Amino acid sequence: MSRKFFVGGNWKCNGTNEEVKKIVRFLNEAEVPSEDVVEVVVSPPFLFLPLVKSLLRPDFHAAAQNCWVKKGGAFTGEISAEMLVNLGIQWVILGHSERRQLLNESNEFVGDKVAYALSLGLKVIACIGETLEQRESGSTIEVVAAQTKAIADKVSNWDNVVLAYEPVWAIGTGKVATPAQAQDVHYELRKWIESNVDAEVASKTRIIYGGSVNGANCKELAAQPDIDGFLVGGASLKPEFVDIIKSATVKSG
Ligand SMILES: O=C(CO)COP(=O)(O)O
Repeated sequence: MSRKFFVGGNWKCNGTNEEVKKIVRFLNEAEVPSEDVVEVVVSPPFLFLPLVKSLLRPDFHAAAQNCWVKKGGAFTGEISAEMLVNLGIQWVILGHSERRQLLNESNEFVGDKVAYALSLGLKVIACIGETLEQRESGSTIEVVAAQTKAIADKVSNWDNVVLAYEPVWAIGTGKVATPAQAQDVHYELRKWIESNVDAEVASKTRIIYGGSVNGANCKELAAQPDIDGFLVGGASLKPEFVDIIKSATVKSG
């Protein structure tokens, strides 16, 4: 079962109007493998979504970085999944570790968000990953399995889910997981999905890696059999993001 390579750019809480236009410009000018080979999704802050969507080349897509857990209404400061659908935004990142850690989003809350967004037809990049302390205590697989279970408990159709494994200790630290470390966790996650969801979902679901991915380390990571792409933070704001997109050819030959 071949899984289409996926490269997401998570711009996090960065950018001005001018900077956003500059990023879109280099993306639009980039020569990259076709949509049949790689799916590219960039995720600006909410405020810039309409601008990015209107300027971005048609073969790349825009994602929100979050959305509310259920139907919109009296939830000050939130953005609903309905609004994303209304604006034609097809993708949303949910459960990013920065939100889990800084805003106390629990596994269950993330599972509810994923299920609600999917129910409206959105595609979801669902993030999971262990802290350094959890890795050092040997509980990495247990932690990511529990995070995945909270999603699996609420979701029956995985077609529109991309699972992003992002070890917290590798995010924004410049300390990338080694290809073997990342491959090990991706392999275990696929095995978990096979045992707890089903074999077809396990073989079809893309599991992407995030955490200090850059133009220099992407190829070696992309060569791992269970790494189906990347979720890129810092480097997605820079022209080297294009090199990361091109690493899709490591898989397609
Ligand atoms: O959190 C990330 C993507 O969602 C990764 O961030 P960095 O690539 O900056 O480490």
